[in-house]
Amino acid sequence: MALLEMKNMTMRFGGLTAVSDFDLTFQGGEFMGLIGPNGAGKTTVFNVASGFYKPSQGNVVFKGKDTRGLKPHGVTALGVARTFQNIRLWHELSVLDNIRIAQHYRMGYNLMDCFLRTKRYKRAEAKIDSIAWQLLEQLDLKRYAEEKPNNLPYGLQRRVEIARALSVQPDLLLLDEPAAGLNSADVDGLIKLIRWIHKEFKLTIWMIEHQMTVVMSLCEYIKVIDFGRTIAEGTPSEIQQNPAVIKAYLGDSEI
Ligand SMILES: Nc1ncnc2c1ncn2[C@@H]1O[C@H](COP(=O)(O)OP(=O)(O)OP(=O)(O)O)[C@@H](O)[C@H]1O
Repeated sequence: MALLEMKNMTMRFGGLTAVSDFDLTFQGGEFMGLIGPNGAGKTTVFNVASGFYKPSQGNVVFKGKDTRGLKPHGVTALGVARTFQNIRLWHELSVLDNIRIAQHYRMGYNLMDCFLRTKRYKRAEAKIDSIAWQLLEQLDLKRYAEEKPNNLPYGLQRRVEIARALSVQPDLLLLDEPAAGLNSADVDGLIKLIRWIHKEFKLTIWMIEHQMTVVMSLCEYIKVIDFGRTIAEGTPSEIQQNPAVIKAYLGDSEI
């Protein structure tokens, strides 16, 4: 069974077709890139894959389950986690609590358990704590556990966001422009971190990214969309030489 299958996925917003007939299959373990010029429909594809949007047409099946009727937390519970183009952390909470709170969907206790501090509550909380601390350790964030994300440099905030996504122990991690806003030293660190995560957590990673050094050094396979349509797919070197891709990025005059 495929991990994720999108077939003929189309997403319209009123009269605007943001994505047309998008197809994709993950068997598991891949590192795939999704690129294209601004407004091509990349984030829309991620929003459909993660349950933020219900597609206007087509199928989206994750681990054999149709996810089209699910809310984002339902899709997360199945094993899809994501980060956002503009970092979305809870800035009034500590780094540790940002990572703890992301796991709430699987706490498995109710308000009464919480009120009475039942065994079930204590067991679930201990597990959440242990996952959060382990990730802080693995992603070298332990010393910032009690900090508010706002007080951290942007590169570390990205790292916290990735730790939070990993805390739900996903099978598929969607990274939406992880290098956006980072300086070149941070970008080098990010490339190493993401490569390590892919190997260590044995995840399938799907990444949108505008910085070609990041895309070309991490992705095994790349899909390119323009005006919502898939215009090319292939390995990084195939994509770099593809005339349709060059045209989409540079326009006719530059070829
Ligand atoms: N919720 C929405 N309502 C209306 N239009 C939308 C919505 N979300 C996206 N769009 C439109 O769909 C198109 C694709 O947008 P999308 O954000 O998916 O592109 P993108 O490839 O991720 O762009 P970028 O690289 O600039 O982030 C754009 O024309 C955008 O304005």
